[in-house]
Amino acid sequence: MPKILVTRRTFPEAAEVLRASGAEVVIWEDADAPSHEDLIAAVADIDGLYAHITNQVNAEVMDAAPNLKVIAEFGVGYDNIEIAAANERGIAVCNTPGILSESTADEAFALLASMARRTNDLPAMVKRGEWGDFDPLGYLATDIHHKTLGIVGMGSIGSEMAKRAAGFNMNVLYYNRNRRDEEFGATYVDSLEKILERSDYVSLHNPLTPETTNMMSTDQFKLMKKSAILINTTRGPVVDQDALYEALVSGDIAGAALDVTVPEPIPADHPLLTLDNCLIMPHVASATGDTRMKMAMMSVENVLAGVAGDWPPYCVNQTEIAGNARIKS
Ligand SMILES: NC(=O)C1=CN([C@@H]2O[C@H](COP(=O)(O)OP(=O)(O)OC[C@H]3O[C@@H](n4cnc5c(N)ncnc54)[C@H](O)[C@@H]3O)[C@@H](O)[C@H]2O)C=CC1
Ligand SMILES: O=C(O)C(=O)CO
Repeated sequence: MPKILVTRRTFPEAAEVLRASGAEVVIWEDADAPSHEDLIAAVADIDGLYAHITNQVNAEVMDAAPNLKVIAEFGVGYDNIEIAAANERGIAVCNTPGILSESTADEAFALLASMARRTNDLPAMVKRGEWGDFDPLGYLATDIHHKTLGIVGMGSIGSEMAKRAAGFNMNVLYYNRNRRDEEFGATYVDSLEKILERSDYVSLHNPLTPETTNMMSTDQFKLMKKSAILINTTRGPVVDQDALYEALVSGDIAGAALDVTVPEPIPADHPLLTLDNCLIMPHVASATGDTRMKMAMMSVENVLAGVAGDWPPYCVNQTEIAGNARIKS
């Protein structure tokens, strides 16, 4: 009987499908995610790992799990998994692409709109009882329509962001690692520098990789318009947060809205939290009930296929491990 570890609580429907498969299923029900040491201790005899962003699934974890055949990440980003180590060991790594793109783009666009139209700071002013008489020059916001949105990373979520921007009559530019053939209603720009210089809003949708770590730092903020707003719903380390703080305080850029930070959760005394022009959400871009349920079911599908010896439907390293996959041995 294969054994599966699920490292956070999940939907009852997902747990039921896992248990109905006949596998032994262990679900980490504690309020807090397992520490790295807890994870290493818990994987000793598992065949399948249903993992979350809070787990650093590195070579050490994999070596503690000699039977491990498949890692199913609950999410599309899998930067928390040491993919080279999984490839070396023939462990299949899977994710949940596509199904969360619309919810994530909805949140990214909501962040853009909130910063533009000041639903991030003005309601607090009203609650403090500081709403003064009508003032033609007071509480001015920034338009969304006919402004330029720069999308960095034109993949599944970036393309959903482009659709939302089109509905708001925005001009859309995109920069991607490689130019895309598809028609996104967006104009390709061939460098990060150029898209930063031209955009009123910059929204990041590229994955976190060694190349994109601190991709947005002092030099990049200085290229942006002083009126520009940054939206980050990808991963915290893509933005150099100290440089962002300086850029927001010095006025190099006008504002930032972040769904992701370093670390997560961000400490309550972090300097970014003192700024009115910075809006921070607790990594919830995919967090609608419907989407999270679909992600759970996709993770279940992936882990069950792997422990049964089949290729998981959303395997990201099938080509790399074709010759040494543990699910086939
Ligand atoms: N905040 C949240 O709750 C969520 C965050 N995410 C993040 O969003 C990321 C993107 O997700 P998807 O759109 O589904 O991925 P995707 O793989 O469909 O798209 C990523 C795009 O970025 C491009 N890219 C890669 N490296 C680049 C670089 N150095 N410069 C410019 N472009 C580059 C790729 O060519 C690709 O077109 C995930 O990796 C994850 O980190 C995803 C879902 C929810
Ligand atoms: O899918 C991801 O990459 C997330 O961050 C959570 O949905």
